This record gives sequence, structure tokens and C-alpha cells, in this order.
Amino acid sequence: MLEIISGAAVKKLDTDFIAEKGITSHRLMENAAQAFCDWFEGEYHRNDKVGIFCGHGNNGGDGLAIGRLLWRKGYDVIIFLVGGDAKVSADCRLNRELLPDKLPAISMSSDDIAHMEFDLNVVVDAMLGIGVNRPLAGDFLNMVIKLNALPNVNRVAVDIPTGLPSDECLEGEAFKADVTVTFQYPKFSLMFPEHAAFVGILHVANIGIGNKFMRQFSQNRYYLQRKDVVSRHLNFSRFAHKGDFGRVLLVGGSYGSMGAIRMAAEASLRTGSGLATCLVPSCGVDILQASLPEIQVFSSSSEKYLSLPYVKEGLERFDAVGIGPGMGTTAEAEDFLLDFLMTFKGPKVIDADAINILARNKGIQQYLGREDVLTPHIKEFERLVGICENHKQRLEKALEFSKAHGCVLVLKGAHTCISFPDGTQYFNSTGNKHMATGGAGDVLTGMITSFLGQGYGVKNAVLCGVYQHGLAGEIASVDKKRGTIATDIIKAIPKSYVTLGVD
Ligand SMILES: NC(=O)C1=CN([C@@H]2O[C@H](COP(=O)(O)OP(=O)(O)OC[C@H]3O[C@@H](n4cnc5c(N)ncnc54)[C@H](OP(=O)(O)O)[C@@H]3O)[C@@H](O)[C@H]2O)[C@H](O)CC1
Ligand SMILES: [K+]
Repeated sequence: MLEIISGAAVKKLDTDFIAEKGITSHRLMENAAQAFCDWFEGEYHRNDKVGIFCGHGNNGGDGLAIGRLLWRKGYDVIIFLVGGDAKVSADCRLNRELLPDKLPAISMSSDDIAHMEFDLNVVVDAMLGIGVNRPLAGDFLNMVIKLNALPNVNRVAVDIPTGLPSDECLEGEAFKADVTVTFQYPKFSLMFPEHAAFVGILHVANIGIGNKFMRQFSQNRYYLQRKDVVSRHLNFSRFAHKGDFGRVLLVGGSYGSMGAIRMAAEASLRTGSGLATCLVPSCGVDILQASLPEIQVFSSSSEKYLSLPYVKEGLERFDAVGIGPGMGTTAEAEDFLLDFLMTFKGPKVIDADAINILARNKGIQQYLGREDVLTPHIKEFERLVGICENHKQRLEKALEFSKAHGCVLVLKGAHTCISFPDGTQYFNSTGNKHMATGGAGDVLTGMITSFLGQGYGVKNAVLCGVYQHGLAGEIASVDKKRGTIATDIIKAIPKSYVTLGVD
């Protein structure tokens, strides 16, 4: 499991690793540069014109080493030195000395920056890394503004975009990368949505620092990757019957909003549930029966909204419940929800309007159990805990909420963050902007509910559900891009199993 750690911890970790392994800091920098170049070679052609912008610290040292290695491989490289000659770090200086004579390296004065004209396809930003400790000013700021404004170039940041603090929210300006190649462990601030325009796509490059070293710096934050979820999947025997794959109940829908619960139900079936049943207001029965023949449907008493009374007998036959999509927030839906949460004691995914209703009720603790999972997007979350100043505060409050209520909290978005009552947080690595479409959250509800119903423990159900939902979104958007809709994500769920190699 890959740790997400603070910038300060990275520095200490590097020092400890170097001391214990008996290698030099220069060697570690060389490893980092090599890892970057391995990735770079898979992305860019030798005829691309590559400009590498290097600062005076170790991030700049990385840039110089990258320039040397790419140049040796035949890339058309030019190096720009920013930040002057004062305070050059030892490894940066060594890498300046190691530059081949024929590799062009230009020291940029303030005047050069102001008047510079570029003829580049790829800009590599190695001006400042995790050592940044104040907002950009002077030459760094001017260079960043200039590079950000360049049309038709690919921008790649080394370790972290210049100007971005590794643990806090950005104040001022920063390099706007299309891709950030971060070394060994994602830095905390790379997870913040406020920084999306600066980080671009995140790639993690392994530079050989083993988990053993990371563990002592653990901040209980993890980056959820493929290898972490494959082993969490249950295997089913060839004698398995539909009961083994779980019976799930999807509860929600209202007049005019029946699609949400239909999508949750279909997603649960595509994730593998043996049987899916929907509980909806009576106006939804025909709609659901006609549009999804694989499900069963029953209804509560009133026509347009879920309401009291409803059939409670036999609810215990369901292994898991997903509740909330499309249910509305009327008084009758509220009475129904609170009653249902007190009645059904098995694992539940609580989403959408069910969260909005809970948010306006006091003492919600009584409705939540240890196997319950809340899946708010940012607005729904802030209805629960109040408006937050920034994403960092949101993440803190998400963890507090999970600990205080003993439930799992899935804060949806790019790098969806899953908080557990044991104090751990997992940040998802799958998914993309094309999943920002109506109904994508309902699909997630169906998927997590399905895993809970299949008998996955709550932790595995949530980690597998969130990861695989993002993966299905990636698969769906390969040939649909911004035309991807939620039902495309559902259709891609079976392929996500194929991709994971899970039966
Ligand atoms: N394991 C790894 O992750 C490895 C990372 N490496 C790379 O090293 C950098 C971090 O290098 P470091 O030298 O600590 O810091 P920077 O290069 O980011 O910054 C250098 C100095 O710049 C000064 N500074 C800070 N903020 C500003 C600013 N706004 N404007 C101008 N200058 C600024 C600061 O010094 P001061 O004395 O002026 O405060 C910084 O110290 C990491 O990101 C990786 O790229 C290694 O290669 C090894 C493996
Ligand atoms: K950088």
C-alpha cells in the first residue's frame, strides 16, 4: 500500500534511506532522474524539442540529471537555469558540473525571462519541488507565468509543480502541469481538487525506497492502486448459486427521479449481485419492471415519494441495502428514511437525498452503524459538517466524522477519499474528468452495495467499489470522452473485472 506523506516527512525519509543503504544523495537523485526518463520515453518522441527549467535546489538537480540522461538517449534537449547561482544545493551543483559540454544550458537573467521566446514541444518543470516555503515571486513567478501561457506545449512537472506547497493549499501562482511525475509517494496536496489544474494527470515513479522505510513515517493516508484491490476480492466456487452472490435492496426514487435507483440497481447486478430488488414509491413500479427485467420491485404506500407504511416483514433476507438515490427530501420521505434506518440493521450504503435528510436531523449517530457507508459529494458532505475553508479542512472533517459516528465516509470527487473509523484514509487513483456526469454517484452506490451483499467486509467492499467504479469510468471513456454517461460506466463494469483479472 503506497503511503501519502508530507513534504517534511519526505526529507527525513530520504536522509534515513541514504544513511541506512549507504548510498549517496546523488545516487538517489540519479534513481529519481532515471525513473522519470523511463516514463518520459514511453510518452515523447526523440524529435520533440524538450526544454528543462531547473532551479537551484534538489528539484533543479533532478532536472539537470534528467536533461543529461535524455540528451544521451538522443532527445533534443535544452536546459534553462532559473534562480541564479547563489544557494545552489550540493547535488544540484554536482549535476551542473556533469552536464555534457554539448548540451545547451542557458542561465536565465530576469531580462532573459522577460524577453524569452520559446520554440518547444515539451516543457519540463524542475524549478522548485517540495522545498518551496513561500509564494512564488521574482524570476520563479515570472517564468511560471510565461510557461503557463505557452500555447501548444506539453507541460510536465518533476515531483510537484513549482510553487505548490506539498501539504497546504496554494497561495499565489504555480506551474500548471498536464502531468506530474511524483517520486515514490504522492504528496498530500496532490490530492486536493483546488490543485487539479496544476497537477494534471498524476503519475507515481518508483525510485527504489521500500515500504519498510515509509512505514515509520506513516500518516495513515494511502494511495489506492490496482495491487491493493485485486487481493481483496472474494473467490466464488463453481458450485456458487445466486444466493451466494448476495441479495441486495436498492431503496429510493420519486416521481420524476426514478432513473437514479434504476441505475444503482443495474450497477449492483453488473457488479455481481445474485438478486437485486428495488423499494420505490408506487409510481416507480411499472417503470422499473419495464426497464430492468432482471430486478424485483415492491413499493411503499404513497404514489410519488417513499413513505410510511412499507412492508417490513422479510427485510432481513437482504444482505445489504443501498438507500437514497432519487428519493427526494420531502417530509414523508424523511419519516420513511429514519424509520428504515432504525429497522434494517445490516450493512447499508447511504447516499444522495438520504444524506441530505440526515444532515438536517439531530442525533444522526443513532441511525448509523459500523457497517454503514456514507457516500456524499462535496456539497452533500458540507451539508453534514458545515462549509469548509478548503479541501484540507474537508479531509480532516471527513476523518473526524468517520471516527465520531463509527461509519465509513466516502468523499467523492477526483481522488475520492475514503475515511475509516480506525483513522485511516485512502485516496483513489482511478477515474477521470469524464465521470463528472449525472448518475455516476448512483452507480457507485450500486457497486458498493453489491460488494457488501456478496459478503465482502465493509473495508474491502468500499475499497473495491471505489477503485473499480473509477476503473469502469476510465474504460467507458476511452472511446466516448466527454460523451460518457452514467449508463456507459455500468456497461463497462464487466470489462473492469476482465482488466483486474478477477473472475
Ligand atoms: N525521495 C524523493 O522524493 C527525492 C526528491 N528529490 C528532489 O528534491 C526535491 C526537494 O529538494 P530541495 O532542495 O529540498 O527543495 P527545492 O528544490 O524544492 O527548493 C530549493 C530551495 O528553494 C528555496 N525556496 C523555497 N521557496 C521558494 C520560493 N518561493 N522562491 C524561491 N526560492 C524558494 C528554498 O530555500 P530558501 O533557503 O530560499 O528558503 C529551498 O530549499 C524534491 O521535490 C525532489 O524533486 C531528490 O532528487 C531525491 C529523491
Ligand atoms: K517541480
